[in-house]
Amino acid sequence: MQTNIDCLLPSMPERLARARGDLAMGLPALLTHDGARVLIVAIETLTQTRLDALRDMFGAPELLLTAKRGQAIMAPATAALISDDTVRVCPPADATLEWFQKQADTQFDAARAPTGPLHLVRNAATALHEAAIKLVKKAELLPAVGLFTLPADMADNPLHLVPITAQDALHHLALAPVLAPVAAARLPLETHDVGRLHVFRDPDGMSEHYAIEIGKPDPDQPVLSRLHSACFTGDVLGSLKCDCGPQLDAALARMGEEGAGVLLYLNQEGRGIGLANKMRVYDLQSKGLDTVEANHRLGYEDDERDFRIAAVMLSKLGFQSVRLLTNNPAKVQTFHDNGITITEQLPLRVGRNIHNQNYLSVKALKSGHML
Ligand SMILES: Nc1nc2c(ncn2[C@@H]2O[C@H](COP(=O)(O)OP(=O)(O)OP(=O)(O)O)[C@@H](O)[C@H]2O)c(=O)[nH]1
Ligand SMILES: [Zn+2]
Repeated sequence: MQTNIDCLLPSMPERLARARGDLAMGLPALLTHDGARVLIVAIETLTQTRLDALRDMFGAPELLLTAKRGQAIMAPATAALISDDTVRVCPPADATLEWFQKQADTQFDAARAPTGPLHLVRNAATALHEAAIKLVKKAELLPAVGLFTLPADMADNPLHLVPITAQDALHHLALAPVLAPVAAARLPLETHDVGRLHVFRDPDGMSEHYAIEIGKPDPDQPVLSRLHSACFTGDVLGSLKCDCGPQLDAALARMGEEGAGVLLYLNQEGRGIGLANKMRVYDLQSKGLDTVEANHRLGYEDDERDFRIAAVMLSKLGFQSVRLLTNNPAKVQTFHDNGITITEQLPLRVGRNIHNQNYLSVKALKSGHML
């Protein structure tokens, strides 16, 4: 019997998913670019023992940060030298794990002692550095990477890792999300007793997103729709720091009143940075930064979500046209760019209170939300 071993080897999306899992566990991933091979580790999950072992085997690492994080922690003269999205820092020869953590983790910012200027690697960042940072961001870790270059004469692949070509990684990470329907069942809700919850899963096994049909919406008519991003604090706990809970309730209530609708629930907690990072930026906000500044201080963009996920789920359910409940112009634009017609944008202004009024004003001012 002839077996085709190729189909058992991981595809590029599967390699990327494995690498994200390994980085989250504190293990290295192997990237290649233009003949160079590097091992990358996430600073958040690195241990001193592994740092020492990696340094013994491969020499001193570079520290990669995003430009946003670099701008936040460097002296103005050094920060002015940043021209790429990714900053390459040359750590002191005896840098401990704590030194790396202090550059990466905002919890040390308040107590940051002036450590003198950081030494930047002047060579421009390449696809290798960009892919490394994108992978730790995808894993919702602190966006900081330790990078060890494998000597050119080193025997092949000492850690037996499946290599990932940086250009391929960047290409695949930018592709439209792939989602497959997994299961669906009737779900009567308080707002309407005819409901159906559909679970979609990325074939790389890393994420699931949900669509909730209310009533029996007609796919030939524009469907009342809400694209909602997960907010554990607002949706579940009733947090007053944002407007998510009241928006979710109001959207479902309106769909119930009209007798039909589709709620798209995207597991992109904290505008795509994950709950742990959201708590990091909440901590920064309690010290005076606004919601956008806090994301930047951590090293993330203000919004890391991919709204194409919602367009994919809608299309798979057979809907091409929506009346969208949102104040966010980026959601409207993404639907428009991905083949979903918006016949109406319906503002969803609920849940303003003394704790979130600043947050809502900043979203209007800096992210273009309708007030
Ligand atoms: N990073 C970060 N995320 C936050 C903060 N406050 C709330 N969030 C997240 O922001 C997202 C809000 O999602 P939505 O309600 O879908 O979106 P929106 O962009 O405000 O748009 P509309 O509500 O449709 O107008 C959720 O993922 C929350 O977890 C914050 O201060 N920082
Ligand atoms: Zn929220």
